[in-house]
Amino acid sequence: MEIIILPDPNAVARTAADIIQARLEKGRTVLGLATGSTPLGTYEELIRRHCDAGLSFADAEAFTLDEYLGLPPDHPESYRSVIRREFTDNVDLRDTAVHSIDGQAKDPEAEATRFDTAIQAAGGVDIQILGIGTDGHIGFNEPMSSLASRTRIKTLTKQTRLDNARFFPSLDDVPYHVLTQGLGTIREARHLLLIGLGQAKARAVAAAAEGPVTAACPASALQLHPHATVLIDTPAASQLEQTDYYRYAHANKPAWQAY
Ligand SMILES: N[C@@H]1[C@@H](O)[C@H](O)[C@@H](COP(=O)(O)O)O[C@@H]1O
Repeated sequence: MEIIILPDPNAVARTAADIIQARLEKGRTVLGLATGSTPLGTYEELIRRHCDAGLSFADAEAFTLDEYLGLPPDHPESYRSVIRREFTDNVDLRDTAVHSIDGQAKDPEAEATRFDTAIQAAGGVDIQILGIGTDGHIGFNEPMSSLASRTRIKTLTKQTRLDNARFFPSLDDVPYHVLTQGLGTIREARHLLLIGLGQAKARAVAAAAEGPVTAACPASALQLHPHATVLIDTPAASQLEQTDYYRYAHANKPAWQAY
């Protein structure tokens, strides 16, 4: 796991965009896209590079991480809508190449299996962007999610419903259930790029990076991945113990070594 501490969210967004741009420039790329406020700066930076510098997503495909169960696909807070509004509609990524989970599928379990199969049929995810919940969740894999889990139905914790209530008219409108890529599914992506911003994420970031590998902190599953990059700002790094080493390793990163 490479942990990169940057001074502010803009620097994090630029570095994340550099990593994604470098992958896009290699050819066909399958992106894994997270929702939430954390990746928005990265998406804005990618949109800017598309508009100002011609960065193209024409050869890319994308898979979202998760979806609220029961929300109609065109609901403004469905992750299908959010990812299109915040990112993919603003670049040259074909709409048919943006794959979302159907939160209103008649058979949600079959929908979960369909989604895992579609990821595999696309050749797997090249770069999976991840945020992190205050309880250490990634996607909607709440604490005690199996580290081997596949895409499936989960029940949100009270804390996650409270955290996400800001996107809905009231807490009562936040669904209790979701469909989320599992930790096993996420770990099949070839490169995991976890972004953490702000003091509120410091405890979860420290548990994920320096705590034990445990279902109690789903993001600690990144420790099992051969290619995981953690991009954080200074407040999100404030509870890490090994910051001197992370800064030193980053400052002395060999020029030939890609992210
Ligand atoms: N399912 C999403 C996660 O993918 C996201 O990482 C998390 C953190 O959100 P934010 O980035 O807004 O803090 O929120 C939601 O629960």
